[in-house]
Amino acid sequence: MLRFDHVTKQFGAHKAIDDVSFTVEPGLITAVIGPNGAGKSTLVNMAAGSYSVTSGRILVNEVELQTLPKHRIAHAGLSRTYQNIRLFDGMSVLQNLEVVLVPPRIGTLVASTFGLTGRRAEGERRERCMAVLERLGLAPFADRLAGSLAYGQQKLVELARAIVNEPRVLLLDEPAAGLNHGETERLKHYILDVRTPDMAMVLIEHDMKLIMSISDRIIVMNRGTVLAQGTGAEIRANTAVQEAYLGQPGAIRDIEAAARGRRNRVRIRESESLTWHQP
Ligand SMILES: Nc1ncnc2c1ncn2[C@@H]1O[C@H](COP(=O)(O)OP(=O)(O)OP(=O)(O)O)[C@@H](O)[C@H]1O
Repeated sequence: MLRFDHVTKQFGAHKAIDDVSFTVEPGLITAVIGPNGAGKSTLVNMAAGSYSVTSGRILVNEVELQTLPKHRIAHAGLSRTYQNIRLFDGMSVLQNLEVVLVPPRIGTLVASTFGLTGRRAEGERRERCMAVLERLGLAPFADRLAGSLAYGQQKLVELARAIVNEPRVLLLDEPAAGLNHGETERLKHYILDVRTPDMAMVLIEHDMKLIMSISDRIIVMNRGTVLAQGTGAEIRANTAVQEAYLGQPGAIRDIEAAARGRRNRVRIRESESLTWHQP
């Protein structure tokens, strides 16, 4: 479970996150949505240790993340992907997973004590990474340089790398950004496939169709605060959210209606990029 407890983040005089509290439950996909600059990535960056927390606490199963050095956060069970792909382009796809694999602590101790490091440990690591690649349909690309893959495949490698340590909390920062329809559908399939009852998943996205089709809960951020939270149906019915989206009640319903109607394809594109109304 991931918990934000009265979290505030200040950049100089600017309060990017203002006293935000919410909980992300295991087994669920929780989407965090909101206009550009609402503070979504800042939440992820604080949880992952990339940004300090000005005040408040971020906890994974009651372990306070901000008390840990950044490299220990993966050990605490949190893993993330980035808005902009951050693979090691010059390494193979397999190596991209191997370098982030956290060794089991007891296993490592026993292995080093009895001199079992080396080929066996390496073989086990490789097997574990290959199993993840197979699960995401990436096994045929294992030996290819990550930088040589198509953009959509690289996004999937990011997902593979994020789950290789079997995290308790998985933060996906705009995984569908830049993907075409077919790639987004494939991503959706894999996101649903990799979730487990023990994993709390946070999905930051602008693609409303994807959000509404896979999220169990939605948290709507606006100007550094939580504007609303609930199920998709609750969020759709929330007047404050409707007013924030495109500045008129019924806007989300309109987006969905547009998504269903072929004749409105141009409008779908505009709507799905989420033009937010800022009063
Ligand atoms: N490193 C930083 N230094 C200064 N201000 C920052 C920094 N990172 C984010 N901000 C500010 O914090 C606010 C929230 O930004 P954030 O990137 O979290 O928004 P977002 O909701 O993720 O937006 P987007 O959808 O565009 O990614 C913005 O006003 C942004 O300018």
